[in-house]
Amino acid sequence: MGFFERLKIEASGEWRDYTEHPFTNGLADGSLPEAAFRHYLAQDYLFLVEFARAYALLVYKSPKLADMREAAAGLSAILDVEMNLHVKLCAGWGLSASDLEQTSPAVEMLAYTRYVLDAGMRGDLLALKVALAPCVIGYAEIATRLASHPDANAAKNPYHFWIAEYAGVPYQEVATKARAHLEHLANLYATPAREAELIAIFKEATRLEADFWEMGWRVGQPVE
Ligand SMILES: Cc1ncc(CO)c(N)n1
Repeated sequence: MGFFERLKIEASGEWRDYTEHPFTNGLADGSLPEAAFRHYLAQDYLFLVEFARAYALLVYKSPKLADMREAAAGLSAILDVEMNLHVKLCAGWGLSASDLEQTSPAVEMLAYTRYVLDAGMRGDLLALKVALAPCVIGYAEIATRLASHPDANAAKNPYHFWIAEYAGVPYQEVATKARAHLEHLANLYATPAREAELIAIFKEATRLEADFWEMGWRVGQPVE
């Protein structure tokens, strides 16, 4: 079994809470309240800026030039591809670049991005890759599941562009590459003595991803 599969099994409860969060099901059938999505989208812009910073840290943490090139390609993919798509998507929802820049950071966004950056600063390249795995590989897995929902591509589903972006070939390729690089690093550096540390990082990052959905989800729920 691959390293990523093992991590998912060790964190199966957290993984399920993240990948099957009600927010994701609301995207698939289009029932997610618009306010929930808009809140999520603005925070996700701030997330992507910090995510790019984490990729810059991957460059710094790379022991070998080949790892550095891989990380630098990931950084460009975020800055030049995912970020542009995100800004376009936001524009479609009436959120301009300056609206996004003026959004104040939510604690869930801060908690998650600070956790990933801290795991990378105190740890090595593998620790940082493990902290990033739920984001990169998780979104690819979630979007693939959502895309198979009968309502996912319906013109009336307001979230079909979002699903198509993450289920589409360019993003899936980024995730496949990230996963292969993670397996390569695990073969080199995941000694049995480090297993508990790496599992703990994966579980925590996965839990914080679920909290990120929950942050958006709460905004769409009626006040009791
Ligand atoms: C919170 C979050 N996790 C992962 C991704 C995928 O890049 C994203 N855009 N946002």
